[in-house]
Parts: sequence; structure tokens; C-alpha cells
Amino acid sequence: MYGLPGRITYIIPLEGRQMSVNHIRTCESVYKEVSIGEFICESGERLPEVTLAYEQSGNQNAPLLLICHALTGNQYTVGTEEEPGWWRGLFGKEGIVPEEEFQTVTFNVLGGCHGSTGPASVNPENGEVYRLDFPSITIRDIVRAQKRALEVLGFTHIHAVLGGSLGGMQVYEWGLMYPDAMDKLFILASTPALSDYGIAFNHIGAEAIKRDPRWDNGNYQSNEDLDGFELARMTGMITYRSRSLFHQRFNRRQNEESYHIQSYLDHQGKKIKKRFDANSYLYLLEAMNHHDITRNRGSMEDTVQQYRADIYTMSFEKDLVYPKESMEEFSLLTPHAVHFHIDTEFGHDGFLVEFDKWGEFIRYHLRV
Ligand SMILES: CC(=O)SCCNC(=O)CCNC(=O)[C@H](O)C(C)(C)COP(=O)(O)OP(=O)(O)OC[C@H]1O[C@@H](n2cnc3c(N)ncnc32)[C@H](O)[C@@H]1OP(=O)(O)O
Ligand SMILES: N[C@@H](CCO)C(=O)O
Repeated sequence: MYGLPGRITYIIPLEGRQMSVNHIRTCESVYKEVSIGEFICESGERLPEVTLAYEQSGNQNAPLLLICHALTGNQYTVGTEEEPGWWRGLFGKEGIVPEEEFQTVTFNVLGGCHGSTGPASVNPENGEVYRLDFPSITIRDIVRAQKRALEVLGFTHIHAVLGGSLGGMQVYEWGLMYPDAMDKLFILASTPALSDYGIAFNHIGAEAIKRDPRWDNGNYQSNEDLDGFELARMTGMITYRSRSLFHQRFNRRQNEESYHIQSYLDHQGKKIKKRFDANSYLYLLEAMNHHDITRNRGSMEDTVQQYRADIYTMSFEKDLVYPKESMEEFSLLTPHAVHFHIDTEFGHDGFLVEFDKWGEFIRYHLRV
């Protein structure tokens, strides 16, 4: 378990649904829901009944990989040939990690909007949609809900927990909250605490939504009405990609109506409204803002000593919000941690694309 080569930074050369609550897909992967009953959040607020929607894929007799999704992600990690999941290519048929060697489970996060209990769910105690009556949630709440769900499903040990961005925040917490529950942690494009710079971008996104009169204090009739949600996504997209990628793709090209970068951002803004709930987005931004592994645990030096699993951190060149330096610093402080940096034009979204650049690293370290 502790056979890592030490504190090493690897650098390799340079060289891509519709929202529906309680929607279950049946296909090569299995899509189900698991009920974990009453849940008391870190805030002390109570949810009378929590359900998590999940995808289970791969060889169900093989070691478990728990996958944690990012902000606007979902449980569809592998998906189907017709509707590929966000990490298909890394996992699934013809994935870099052979599907017969592992099984993957991905939960839609607590507070999410793809089948798990969230602000768009109905409170069973009064029959009303929660909206802003949903309690504040933290990354630790999200992780504790997943742990209870795995127990209900009968899993006793996790081979590895993997995730990027908000998913990576969950991985950091999994290793501290349940240090003996897994052998390995893979943290991609995520820092031990969200930086002020990250909180700043989240603030602009949240304010864009809240200042839209049609948001109506969370009581909007439809995402489609929310111009502010479009602006939030546009702002987010700028941090997820890089200046050079935009230059390569758009290079000031234009048609009669707009520059291509403008129509691209407009497209991304319209698209988010079709696949994600705005209140859920706000709750998850707050959970990200509060992410800090040292919270109530002491210094960073003391906190990282509590990890027991082997840790693999992975940063992506040009990631504005989750830079290499912060991830590398964590890795240098932490026992049994290895850092891997990926050269990419994608910036932060590098963890969702170009699997050929970094998938082999994950496959190798899952196996050893
Ligand atoms: C880990 C997680 O959980 S996150 C979950 C994964 N996220 C998602 O699935 C949703 C978010 N999607 C993404 O982030 C991206 O699609 C990625 C990272 C998966 C892939 O990125 P890319 O391949 O670079 O595609 P990108 O999303 O930038 O652009 C493609 C879209 O922009 C459109 N587009 C491109 N140029 C223009 C333009 N000039 N004007 C208007 N639209 C444009 C394309 O038509 C395409 O539209 P479509 O998605 O509706 O088919
Ligand atoms: N593309 C990612 C970025 C956040 O990590 C998402 O939309 O969730």
C-alpha cells in the first residue's frame, strides 16, 4: 500500500442531457437509486429522506473505483455508446482502464439535479419542492452521504476514489474522513482549499443568477427564463479553458452577427439551462467555496498526516483556478503522495479530455 517512489513530480511533454430529477437510464451500465434515509447536514439542518442516484459499470466482481463528478457533472461517467459519459474513454468499453479489471460506481452528488436529493426535489414532509429551503451542504456532507450509500449497497472496501475539480475536493475529503476505507486517491485539477481567486469567480457566477429578477429568490418557473444562469456559465467557461485554446479555436473569426468566441459562449450559456438546475448550481458553488481540508482539523501539516491511502495528484497546465503549484505543494507535504503535471492547452477542463495524455498514468497506478 505504501510502495510509492517518493515525492516526485512527473512532467510530460505537450503534444470534450437534459436535467431530469429521478431519471434512470437502463443500458450497458446499471442506473439505480439508493435511499440512505434521514440525513443531518454539517450545518445541523435535517433532510428527512435522502436518495442518491448512481451509475454502476464494469466488472461487478472486481475492485471498486468510486468516481466523484465535477460541478455540472453527473453520475453518467461511462454512459452508453449513444450517450457517452464524461469519462468514457478512460473507463468503459475500449477505455484505457480495462472494464473487466474494475467496477466503477458514481453517485450524483447530494444537492445535485440528476436524480439525487437536491433543491429541485420534493420535501416528503410537506410535498413542496425544497428550492432555497434545502439546507446548506458541504463537501463533507456530500462524501458522508456517499459513504452511507456504499454501506447500504454492501460495499466494504474501495480500491480507489477518483475525481476532478469539485470531484477532486470530494476525494481530498474521502481520504481524511475515512482514511482506511480505500487504498488509493486520485485527485485531478483540484486544490486542498478553494482559493480566493476561485471564490471570486464563483461569486460572479452566483451573483449573476441571484440578480436576475426572474430567479425570484429561487422560485423561478424554469431555468430557461434565467439569463443570469447563462452569464454564470459563460464566466465559468473562461476559467475552465485557456487564452491559447480560445486563440487556436477562434482567432478573432467572426460572422455578420458576432465573433465566434461570443457565439461559443452564448451557446454554452444556453446549453447549461437545459441540463442543470440553477438552484443546485448555487448550492454546489457554496459547497466549493467552503472547501478547505484544514477546516476544524488544525494546520495543513497536521491535517495531511491523517491520510493513509496512496495519493496521486494531477494538475493541468493553464488551469487558472487550480494551479500546479498548489497541488504540488500539497503533494510534497503529504506522505505517500505523487504529483503528475499535464501539459495541455485545455487548462482546467484538461481532466475531461485528452485521456491519452494521462489515462495510462491512472491505469498503471490503479494496478500497482
Ligand atoms: C467531470 C464532470 O463531471 S464535468 C461533466 C462533463 N461536462 C459535461 O459533460 C458538460 C460540459 N462539457 C464540457 O465541459 C465539454 O463539452 C468537454 C470538456 C466535455 C469537451 O469540450 P470540447 O470538446 O472542447 O467541446 P466544447 O464543449 O468546448 O464545445 C463544443 C460545443 O460548442 C459549440 N460551438 C463551437 N464553436 C462554436 C461557435 N463558434 N459558436 C457557437 N457554438 C459553437 C459546438 O457546436 C458544440 O456544441 P454542442 O456541445 O451543443 O454539440
Ligand atoms: N467542465 C466542468 C468544469 C468544472 O470542473 C464542469 O462543467 O463541471
